[in-house]
Amino acid sequence: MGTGKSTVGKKLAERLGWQFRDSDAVLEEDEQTSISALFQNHGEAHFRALETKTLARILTARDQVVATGGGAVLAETNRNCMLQYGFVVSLQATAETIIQRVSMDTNRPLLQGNLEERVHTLMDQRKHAYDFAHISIDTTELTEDQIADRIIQQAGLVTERED
Ligand SMILES: Nc1ncnc2c1ncn2[C@@H]1O[C@H](COP(=O)(O)OP(=O)(O)O)[C@@H](O)[C@H]1O
Ligand SMILES: O=C(O)C1=C[C@@H](OP(=O)(O)O)[C@@H](O)[C@H](O)C1
Ligand SMILES: [Mg+2]
Repeated sequence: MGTGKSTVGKKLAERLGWQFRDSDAVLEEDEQTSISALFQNHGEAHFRALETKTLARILTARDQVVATGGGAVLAETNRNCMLQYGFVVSLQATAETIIQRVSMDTNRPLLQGNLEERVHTLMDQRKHAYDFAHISIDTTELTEDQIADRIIQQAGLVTERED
């Protein structure tokens, strides 16, 4: 959460001329509700089941950038699916940076209550959850464009001509 998956993913897709899909947005569209309403009305387990179904459906397409929610990696099925169909990029940031980036957005259900405490707890619980990714980028000191550049470079991707 707050490492820039959704914003950088969109930017990266534009640079590549690929489709962009955010699994949270796809899920919200399919269910005609918001992530926070899903958590509130049906609980996290229900959201996770829908998240797995959504990822299995969208990850098979080619020439696309998919931003997942930060907790998608907790399920082995999701990790396997991501590795099978994609080049997996983990975006990281310090707790302080994440807190600063998400502080204006009160809609993230797992960050309700004491924000500082929640971010530290989740980061602690998920310390090694992203180790499976092909590459990992610390976004703390980078702009969204610099992050997209690094992904393009490290994944050996070719951008669309800009002339
Ligand atoms: N590299 C960055 N530098 C500064 N702000 C950023 C950066 N990446 C993302 N943000 C901002 O942080 C917030 C959370 O980004 P978002 O893409 O929603 O993260 P995620 O999808 O990983 O939760 C947004 O307001 C976004 O504009
Ligand atoms: O980390 C998580 O468990 C979650 C992250 C969110 O996505 P972002 O990482 O895009 O904020 C969203 O999927 C949901 O609120 C749960
Ligand atoms: Mg997101």
